[in-house]
Amino acid sequence: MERPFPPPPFKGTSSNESESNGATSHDPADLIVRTRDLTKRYGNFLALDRCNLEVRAGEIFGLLGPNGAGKSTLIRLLLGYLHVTSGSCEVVGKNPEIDSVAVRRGVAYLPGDARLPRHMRGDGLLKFFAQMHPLGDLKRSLEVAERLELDLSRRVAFMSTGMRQKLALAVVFGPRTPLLILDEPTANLDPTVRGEVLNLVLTQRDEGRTVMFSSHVLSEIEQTCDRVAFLRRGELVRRLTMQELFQRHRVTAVLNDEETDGSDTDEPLGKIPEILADRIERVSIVGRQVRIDTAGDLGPALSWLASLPVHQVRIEPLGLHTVYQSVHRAVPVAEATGPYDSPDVTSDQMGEVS
Ligand SMILES: Nc1ncnc2c1ncn2[C@@H]1O[C@H](COP(=O)(O)OP(=O)(O)OP(=O)(O)O)[C@@H](O)[C@H]1O
Repeated sequence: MERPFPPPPFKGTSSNESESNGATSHDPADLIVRTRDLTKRYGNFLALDRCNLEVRAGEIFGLLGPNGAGKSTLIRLLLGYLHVTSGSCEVVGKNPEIDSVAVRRGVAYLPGDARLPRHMRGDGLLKFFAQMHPLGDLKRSLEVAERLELDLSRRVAFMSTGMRQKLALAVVFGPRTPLLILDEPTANLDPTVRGEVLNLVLTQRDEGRTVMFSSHVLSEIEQTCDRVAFLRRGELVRRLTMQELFQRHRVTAVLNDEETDGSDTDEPLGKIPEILADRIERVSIVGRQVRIDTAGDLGPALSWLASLPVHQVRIEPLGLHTVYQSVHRAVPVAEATGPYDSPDVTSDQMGEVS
């Protein structure tokens, strides 16, 4: 049974955030989540510090950050499970401090540590939750359980951790709420099921719903999200659209022997045409290898390379991993290293917002 629940318009002042760097500057009516200087202290401990965040209706929004960064705190504030220390937030058009029931009616929430009644069997539990939620839809929950290949005849107490996660997901994907907030939805799942859950997330967007989710698996965020925000020690330190991310590439070219003298240099901008200077963020030449980091259109860099005696070319996306590492360690992207090659671009070139 389908009962439409359109996202109510957000009634507030227009955003003063800039359009660039993943920040939004959309019609406030499009916003399904908005926080203004949202702050949470646990005693003297500052867990969330003046967080300004906007999530647009219909997007998949990723929340990233190392352990203890404040992701769950932010999510719990949005749902009214925690009291705000200062600042404010509005979710599906309601203030969770004032009307948390209305917020939870419009949001399907998967907690990071979903605890389910141990004595219940899977099928009974889905029925129970479908009856509890005003937008509950048992058929949808059963479909999700089937898709995730979950045996619903077992009691929760006898389910594995991954099976319980599947059951919690079947509960959450049931009601057709305008907003889904998922705290690490793929935790404890095997790779096949993870893929299935990501497909489910994408399907929600196709149905016009908004999904906000946290994850430590960067490839999942890359595959699904439209925008991401990075939290570090309670601070929202960066926002990025996936479009911005996917426009960043590293081009590595190996030149023919006779064109290089074997010396290493790191001052290539003088050697490349003026027109490329604003598109190429960094070039380094080591021996016969030229490495170029670009943002935006690859054409000019490739045209320039085509004028050189190139022997081999490799093009790779710079990827979320590099940005994440720079945020995590609070170092410029140039110094972030990891399993991928580290780029030489600086953090302000990657969309710093604060
Ligand atoms: N009830 C609490 N009382 C005191 N400190 C808390 C409480 N809940 C969370 N914290 C602290 O607040 C900080 C943020 O915690 P939070 O759970 O929001 O982080 P997180 O980003 O969700 O982490 P993880 O990725 O590990 O789930 C942590 O330092 C945590 O220890």
